[in-house]
Amino acid sequence: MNDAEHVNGAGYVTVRVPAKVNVQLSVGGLRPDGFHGLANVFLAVGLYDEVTAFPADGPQVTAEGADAAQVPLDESNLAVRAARLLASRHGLAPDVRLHIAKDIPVAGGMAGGSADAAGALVACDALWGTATSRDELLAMCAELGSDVPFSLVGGAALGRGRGELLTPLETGGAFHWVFAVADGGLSTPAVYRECDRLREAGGGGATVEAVPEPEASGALLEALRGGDARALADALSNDLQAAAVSLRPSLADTLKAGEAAGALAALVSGSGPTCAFLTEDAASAEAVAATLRASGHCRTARTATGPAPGATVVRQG
Ligand SMILES: C[C@](O)(CO)[C@H](O)COP(=O)(O)OP(=O)(O)OC[C@H]1O[C@@H](n2ccc(N)nc2=O)[C@H](O)[C@@H]1O
Ligand SMILES: Nc1ncnc2c1ncn2[C@@H]1O[C@H](COP(=O)(O)OP(=O)(O)OP(=O)(O)O)[C@@H](O)[C@H]1O
Repeated sequence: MNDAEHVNGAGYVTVRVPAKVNVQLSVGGLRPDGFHGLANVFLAVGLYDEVTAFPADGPQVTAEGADAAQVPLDESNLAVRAARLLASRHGLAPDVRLHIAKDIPVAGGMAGGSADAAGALVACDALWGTATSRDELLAMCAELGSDVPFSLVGGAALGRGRGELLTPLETGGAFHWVFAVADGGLSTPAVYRECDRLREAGGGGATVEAVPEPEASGALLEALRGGDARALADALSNDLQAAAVSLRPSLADTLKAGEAAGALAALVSGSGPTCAFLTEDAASAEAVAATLRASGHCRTARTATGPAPGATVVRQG
């Protein structure tokens, strides 16, 4: 890093980035590029990772938090890949140490790695004083992964294409959630493959390439707009749920346990194995979480509300 960059940039920058739950995840056909077309309705929820960028010879990465041991600290870390991508776009060396305070379950279907990638882009952009436009940041996010653009913008959004083409959605209030965190993760590509396998096995000769183009549900968008938890509960759907349960059959019991504990509805979060429970209000969320923790059906249960803001600088100095 040269002196001019030190003058323009900051000493350190911390960015807070939310997890997500997919309130609708409709999976279309397998595309020639290996991705599936989606109608993916994202809701950001208030479980956060914090990514801090410090000036250093780099890139380097460190992690803290209960799940830190599962975070890769090499070039495969999505935050490192994000820092390298931003640096190369601006012709800079990727001189940064990234510290990830991890609170989003790893490989849990809540876009934790994607959150760290979006956080690293925003933190490095501020640290290096590179003033990248929002559109350029979004394009870099899409290069890094299908969920990364949503981690940048937060709130609620419909993701088309492979999930990276976002349209922001209006929400009429806060929704109260419980997340049952499982022991061990599930691999996202393996869950998509299982979804295709189940479709080919049960589809009467249908091929996974010929699945109709998925559409966002009008009832679901209306429930989000109205802030109506009961209507949202009736409209929740996840086409990857059967595949996640097929790979991890115990999830069926976790989903039932949360419903029996008083949740309005239960579904697998994205590719799982985290299970998400929508509740009527904050008190009901705490009660469902306590019952789930005591049930032995999950490693822990967390409460959070959504929508939550996207990647945001929370400290710098
Ligand atoms: C399950 C979700 O989390 C729902 O939001 C996302 O679709 C996954 O997004 P992600 O983790 O950012 O996934 P990526 O890193 O883009 O892709 C990982 C792998 O998941 C599969 N994949 C992902 C997105 C998509 N629309 N179709 C896919 O089939 C592909 O095998 C791909 O190689
Ligand atoms: N910064 C990171 N944090 C966590 N995992 C990371 C990170 N960078 C790379 N990975 C790798 O990505 C894998 C998936 O982790 P991640 O927590 O993003 O899963 P996920 O929440 O299921 O993702 P999604 O919901 O976007 O499909 C991990 O097993 C890990 O090997």
